[in-house]
This record gives sequence, C-alpha cells and structure tokens, in this order.
Amino acid sequence: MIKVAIFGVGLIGGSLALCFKNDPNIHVIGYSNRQSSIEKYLQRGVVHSATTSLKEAAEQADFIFLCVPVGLLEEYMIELSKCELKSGCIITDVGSTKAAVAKRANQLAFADAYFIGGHPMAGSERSGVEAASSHLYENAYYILTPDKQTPALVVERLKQLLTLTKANIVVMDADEHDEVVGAISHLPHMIAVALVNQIRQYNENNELYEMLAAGGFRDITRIASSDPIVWRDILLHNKEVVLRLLHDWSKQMTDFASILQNDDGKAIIAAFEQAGQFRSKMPERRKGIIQSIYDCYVDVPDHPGIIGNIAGELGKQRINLSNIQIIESREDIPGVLRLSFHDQLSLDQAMEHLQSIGYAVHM
Ligand SMILES: NC(=O)c1ccc[n+]([C@@H]2O[C@H](COP(=O)([O-])OP(=O)(O)OC[C@H]3O[C@@H](n4cnc5c(N)ncnc54)[C@H](O)[C@@H]3O)[C@@H](O)[C@H]2O)c1
Ligand SMILES: O=C(O)C(=O)C[C@]1(C(=O)O)C=C[C@@H](O)C=C1
Repeated sequence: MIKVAIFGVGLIGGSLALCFKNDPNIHVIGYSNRQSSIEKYLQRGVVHSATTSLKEAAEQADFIFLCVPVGLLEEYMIELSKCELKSGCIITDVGSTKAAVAKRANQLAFADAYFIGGHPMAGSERSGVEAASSHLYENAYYILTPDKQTPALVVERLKQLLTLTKANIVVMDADEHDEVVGAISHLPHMIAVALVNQIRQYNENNELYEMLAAGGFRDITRIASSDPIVWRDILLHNKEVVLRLLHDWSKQMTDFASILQNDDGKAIIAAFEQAGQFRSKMPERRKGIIQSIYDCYVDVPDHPGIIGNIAGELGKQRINLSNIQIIESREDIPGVLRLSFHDQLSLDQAMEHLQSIGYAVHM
C-alpha cells in the first residue's frame, strides 16, 4: 500500500486527495493542526484517515504533499527535517512560487528523503476542502521543479503518482517558473484586485457601478475573490519578479493613455487585434469541471427556484449540463450562474434555448 500524506486539505490538497483516494493501492492521510479540520476532511470522505500529529502523518508516508499557503512551507520543511521519514520518501509542495522553497529545501538535510517542488496550473478563486474536485487537474499543466541532483528515478516515481490527476506534467527550472507564472498568474491577480478596488471606491458615491457591472467586469475580476492569505504569501514570495512586472504594466497603461491623448484610432485597433490574435492561439485544454471551456454565463434574478428552472429547461431539451455554479448572488442584485457543458454543440443549443425563453446569456 502506498501512503500519501496531504498537509493542508484545502482546494488544492483536497483535489489531489480525491484523485489519489480512488486508487485501491493508495491510502491517503490528511494532516491539519486543527481537530475541527481533520473532522471535516473525514466527514467529507476526502481522505482515508486524518491526524493532528505531523510526525505521525509524515513518518508513515511514501509521499508528502505540502498544500498550505507558501508562507508556511519553510516552517513545515523544518519540521519534516526533524522527522524520521521513510527511506525514499518524496516531499513535494503545490505552492504557486517555486524559487524560495527550492532554495530552502537545498539547505535542509532530509536523510534518505527527497524534495521536488511542484505546482499544478489549475485552481479557482474558491478555497477550502468544500471546493475540492477530483476533476480540477484534468488536462491542466502540472509543473515540477526538481533540483539537478535529484535522481531521475525519483522524479519518475512522483510523475507516475501524478498521472492519477490526469494533468500534463512539465519539468522546468524554479526561477524560470517564477518569472513566467508571475506574468500569467500573479500579475493578473493584482490587476483584478486593483481594478475591483478602483470601482469599489467610485461605487461609494454612486451604486450604479455595482448595479451595472456585467460580463466584461465579472470575467476580468473573478480572481479578485481569491483567498487573501494565500495571495499575500504568493506576492511576497515572488516580490522581485512581481515588482518588475508591475513596472512593465505601468508602461502598458501609459502607452494606452498616450494613444488616447493622440486620438490614435489605428493604434487602438492594432492593440485589440494583436491581443485577440495571441489569445485565440492559446490552447483550449481546460476540460475539468471547474475549468470547462464549454461555459456560458446566465444573468439571473436572485429568487428561489431559478437554478431548478434553468436545469429543468435544459433537461426538457435533452441538453446535458456538466456543472452549474453560482458566481454571484446578492439581495437586489442579479446573480450570475456559470453553466458548463461537455461539448460545443450542447453549449450552443443551451445558449440558443435559454435566450429564446428570455434569459440574458453570455460567454
Ligand atoms: N488556489 C489556487 O488556484 C491555487 C492553484 C495552484 C496552487 N495553489 C497553491 O496551493 C496552496 C494551497 O492553496 P489553496 O488554494 O488550496 O488554499 P486553501 O485555503 O483552500 O487550502 C489551504 C490549506 O492550508 C491550511 N492552512 C492554512 N493556514 C494554515 C496554518 N496556519 N497552519 C496549518 N494549516 C493551514 C488550511 O486549513 C487548508 O487546508 C498554496 O500554496 C497556493 O499557492 C493554489
Ligand atoms: O483559475 C483560477 O482561479 C486561478 O486563479 C488559478 C491559478 C491561475 O492564476 O491561473 C491561480 C494560482 C495558481 O497558482 C495557478 C492557477
């Protein structure tokens, strides 16, 4: 029996636990320092067993996944270096930054255990074990950043286990990871938060901002609802890279401003065309439940029974939904539902039908 210990069974750790748990040769142990958390893990059936003893979880494990905010990784690595780990044990993490943890792992002595940095490029703005899904990693990239000294066979063992996530494994250098992921993940999170806060300030004097915010604003700002602690740690750990990216971002905004100052319509068209072309080349690989590409959004009045009504309407047309998720719903403000489908045809049929019966549907 292979024993996999997951430290921090939240969105990312819980989704990994669900991927591993169905394999009859794997026993998944959940670790949290809080009794209430381990009770929740067991209640939700995400792990086979759970403990508040770090030593107990660590010392029986063949694989240890550190799935806590990146600011806690160092503390956990130090604790693990004091444990009597199994010979050949592989410690890995899922943190969104990789250089700092790689450096720390190099400084610590792990007897006969190995550390391999990891980062699944999938997630959501939601957090906690309640948001975990066994489909989260399907077709996503899962990055590994092994040290050059790590034996190839050890990396292979981790890759083998991770096939259960149905993700595509890619190996890269930790510093390069932080550069690239800083640009395509960390920078967008800061932009989304800054944008929402800008509008939040306007809204203090005029609630029309909040009321009229539609698809465009919601699409670009979904990730502004991400967990503040997780993101505090990510941004502080990748500070140097992120500061450089912010500098480049300010330049982009200044360039836009001068295009407008000059009434340069051609430059506006060129900017949209270049962006559109680049974006349309991006691979359409997100087919997990949370990140289905066959998604549409429906604006819905916030009253009971609306989800049942939409699901019923689609059922009558024999259109199969793969997922339905409430994106936002508050008193007096229209909510938004995200509907996911398995294929383009179902998506097209659903949009056409819902529009024909009066729903506002958009991509
Ligand atoms: N959210 C994403 O989209 C995403 C994607 C890829 C990687 N990651 C990385 O995954 C890691 C976990 O993020 P998540 O989104 O699953 O967050 P989460 O909040 O859903 O889960 C975090 C887990 O860590 C535990 N934890 C938090 N503070 C703790 C503390 N002080 N002591 C002990 N345990 C503590 C929580 O109980 C929870 O089980 C982070 O390092 C993050 O950078 C996140
Ligand atoms: O889809 C989302 O909501 C995410 O924020 C996922 C996302 C990303 O930025 O793409 C966030 C953090 C990660 O470390 C990896 C993936």
